[in-house]
Amino acid sequence: MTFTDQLRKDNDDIFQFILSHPFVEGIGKGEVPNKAIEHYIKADFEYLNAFMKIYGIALAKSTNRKEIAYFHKKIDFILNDEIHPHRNFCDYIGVNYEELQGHPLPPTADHYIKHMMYHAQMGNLGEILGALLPCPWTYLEIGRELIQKYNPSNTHPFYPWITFYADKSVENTTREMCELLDKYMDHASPVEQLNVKDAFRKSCQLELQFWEMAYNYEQWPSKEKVTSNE
Ligand SMILES: Cc1ncc(CN)c(N)n1
Repeated sequence: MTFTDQLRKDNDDIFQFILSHPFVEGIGKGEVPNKAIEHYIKADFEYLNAFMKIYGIALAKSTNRKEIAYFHKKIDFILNDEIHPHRNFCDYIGVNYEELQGHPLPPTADHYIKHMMYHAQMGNLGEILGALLPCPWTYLEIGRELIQKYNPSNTHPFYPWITFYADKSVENTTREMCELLDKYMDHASPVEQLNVKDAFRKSCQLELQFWEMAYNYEQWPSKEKVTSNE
């Protein structure tokens, strides 16, 4: 079993929680509250901005052209392709994409970004990959699961979102990232292995909490927020 196969196995509990989360199920059923989608897009636009910057740090820590090419290609993918699932959500709620950009981060998104940034700044390339990998991997599995469970037609409101994440390009991103990480782990010390495992699990847990954050409209506590349900 490869290192990343073992990671997947050890974190199956969190993957299953993600696949059965009401936001994710709602995408499959074609019914998600508008407010949850709006909250998700506001946070995810900033999350993906941070993700590209972390790819940039990973690129700076690359040791060969294969790795440089990978991170370069993936920044382009987020910039030019991953806007499509966001636009699908915006069309569904009838809100202009630009209106949902540049908003402050809710606690979970803030934590997730800082968690990845910590490993990017403090760790080696293996540790960065461990923190980044749950992002494409959990979405690939969500896309596949929703296709299998709901078999959406092209009239389904979230057909573009579901098919985007179930597509070959996200499969390739995940497979190539697994291969890079497995290669890196061939020479990792036991302490480095533990750090990667910890970074990966926390990112899986934060993926789950990110759905929860959007679904429950999570906000920082303040005088108004703790005294009202608005
Ligand atoms: C939080 C989060 N995780 C993963 C993805 C898929 N790249 C995303 N758009 N947002």
